[in-house]
Amino acid sequence: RDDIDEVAEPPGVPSPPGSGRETQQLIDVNPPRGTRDFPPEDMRLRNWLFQQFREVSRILSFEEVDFPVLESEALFIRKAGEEITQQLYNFEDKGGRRVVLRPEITPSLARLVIKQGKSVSLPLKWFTIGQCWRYERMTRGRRREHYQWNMDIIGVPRVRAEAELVNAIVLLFERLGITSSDVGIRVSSRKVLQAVLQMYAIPERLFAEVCVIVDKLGKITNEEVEKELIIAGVTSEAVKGIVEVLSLTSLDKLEAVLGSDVEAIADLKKLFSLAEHYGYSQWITFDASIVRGLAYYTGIVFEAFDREGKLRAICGGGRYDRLLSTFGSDDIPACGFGFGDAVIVELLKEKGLLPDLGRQVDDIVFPLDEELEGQASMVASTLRRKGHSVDLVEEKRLKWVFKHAERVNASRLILVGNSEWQRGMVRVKVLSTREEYETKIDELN
Ligand SMILES: CC(=O)Nc1cnc2ccccc2c1
Repeated sequence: RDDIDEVAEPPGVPSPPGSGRETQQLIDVNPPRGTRDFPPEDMRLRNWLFQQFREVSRILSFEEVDFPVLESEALFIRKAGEEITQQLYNFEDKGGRRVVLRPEITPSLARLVIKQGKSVSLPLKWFTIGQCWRYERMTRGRRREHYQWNMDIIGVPRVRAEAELVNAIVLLFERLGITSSDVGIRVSSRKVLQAVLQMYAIPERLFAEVCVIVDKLGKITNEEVEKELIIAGVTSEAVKGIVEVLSLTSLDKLEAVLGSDVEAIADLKKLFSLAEHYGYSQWITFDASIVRGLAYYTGIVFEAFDREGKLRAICGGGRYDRLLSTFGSDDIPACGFGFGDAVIVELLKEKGLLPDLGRQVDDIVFPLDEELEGQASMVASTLRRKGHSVDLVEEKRLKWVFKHAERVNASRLILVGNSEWQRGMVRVKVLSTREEYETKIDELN
């Protein structure tokens, strides 16, 4: 079996309870394959990154939404051969329902838009940060979960929506200290491929499947892509036409091949002109080979990449004007992107841009004698009611407490001692200035 997951080791045979010989074998302390724990240091980095996502969402005036990680499997059954639908983390629940751990966010968002239907006025600008799952054969050792920041604009048919989304992505990079010489955003439109398929009279119904195959360009060999296209029913002359057009990186050359009345060209020209006004032209570049790997995109698509070419796409998205109608709703134009939590961290590491996030505690309260534990509790509680983060420490030597104070970046050390207490006082050490003084408890703030 190529999935070592399925053949787990038999657990150690525990001694019978009450035998006094219980020698519980240590449980496996690792999280399930392909998943991660977030100990404090990693959690601080994750919270910092997600706070940046939230800040940019606020600045673009998007509203936060959320959905269950568990979804009906039906939401993700698509026939275009996408990797994401072939790796569904799916199962049958105890009620016999076919469910999945969601592999992406967009279908849930579409479902909620339809559910809210008439009760929300368009346009909607929604964002969420959510965990997504895939069931990968572990032979590839890739992760089975990641967190994605999603931004979607619902109900805006014009290219303004894509321009707003690119603005969000550029703002995020700028906030992290990443420049347009580190990262670029490749932009194209699936209407290019649509036009080429029409030129060769390839049936519309093959469009999504062809996009998913063409997205593999650069990941598998051209021969392999061409073979998959032929198998999908694309004629060999159409394959040649596709490969030729998708290698174009100038809008003018594209116009020369497709003619000037193609929607794709008008859309892209509009986007590049808006980019000038947003001031982010230097971030975006036309690249006809960009199609993205999700079946439901219908128009402009984009993905951010590191210009050194070391990493996978940092984020990606596009227009998906037909997704809601495939769920039986009226057609509602939509576009959005997903921004994963993994590649961006690799990029920040590469660029030396990871923030140094230490702990931060306001006050350490330490009773110098153990019979002062009650008094120390009162001091800590008083300070906490004032909103101070207080670390109440006891049973330690003073030397350890000083080192601990440094480790947690405490601002002050509050020592509760007998003699001071007799006079209703505590001793305060300000760690930054080494200043030391006594103060009345109720004057502590
Ligand atoms: C680099 C990485 O962790 N990628 C990743 C990890 N887990 C996923 C889970 C679902 C869909 C896409 C996923 C993508």
